[in-house]
Amino acid sequence: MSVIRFDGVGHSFGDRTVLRDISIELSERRIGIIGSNGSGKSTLARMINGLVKPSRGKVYVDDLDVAKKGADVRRRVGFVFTDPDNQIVMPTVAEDLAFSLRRTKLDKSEVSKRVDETLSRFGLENHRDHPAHLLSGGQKQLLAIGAVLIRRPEVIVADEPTTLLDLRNARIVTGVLSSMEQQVIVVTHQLGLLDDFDRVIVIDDGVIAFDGSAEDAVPAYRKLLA
Ligand SMILES: Nc1ncnc2c1ncn2[C@@H]1O[C@H](COP(=O)(O)OP(=O)(O)OP(=O)(O)O)[C@@H](O)[C@H]1O
Repeated sequence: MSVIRFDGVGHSFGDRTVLRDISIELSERRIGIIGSNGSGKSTLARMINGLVKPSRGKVYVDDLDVAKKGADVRRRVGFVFTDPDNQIVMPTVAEDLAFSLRRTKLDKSEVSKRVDETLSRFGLENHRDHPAHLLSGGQKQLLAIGAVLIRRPEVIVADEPTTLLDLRNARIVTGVLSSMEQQVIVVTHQLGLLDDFDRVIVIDDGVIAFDGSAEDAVPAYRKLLA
């Protein structure tokens, strides 16, 4: 597993401080980040691959300083957004998956092999030439996850990946996330998703309010809200 390290990280948007002095090391396989709206979860998650640069402190992925080695870090860390429409860029499903590999030096046959594997893994084989924007919400999210996984990153960071999905599709996406070999860090409001997670962090008003097992995290979070 990769080691992700936050070292005295703080962040402000203008004069609003959203994260304060976060120092943690993340090396477990399944890590959940929960907390109230606006507590700073997405900001923290986005720092892992440099989408947000901390105002204070440093973030490292396997000792790579994210601020300095952004491209190397992004090869290791794939990011799944809440809204798959933000991630789907090509007209058809297969083209969108292949587009993810445009910056790799893989030859055409390897690209097409990986596209086929990904289509079959996510049950999208029959949608290969289907317009991507016409997929269902769940299929779009699976495509967006597929477009990240096809690059074979070591770590997947997913920011509320099931929020826009109905229960059935949310279950499918949850199943995919929990069956992945890679290290997965998920920001979520769906506490049921965390059942078999190794570690859960509760963020409250920009600080870590709890850090421990999934079993203990949910009561700690509920207590915070009481
Ligand atoms: N680009 C930005 N510019 C200004 N303020 C921002 C920006 N992004 C986030 N914020 C503010 O930072 C705070 C933390 O936001 P963040 O998205 O990290 O919270 P969150 O815990 O993920 O919330 P939610 O559960 O609602 O998604 C919020 O008050 C938000 O309005």
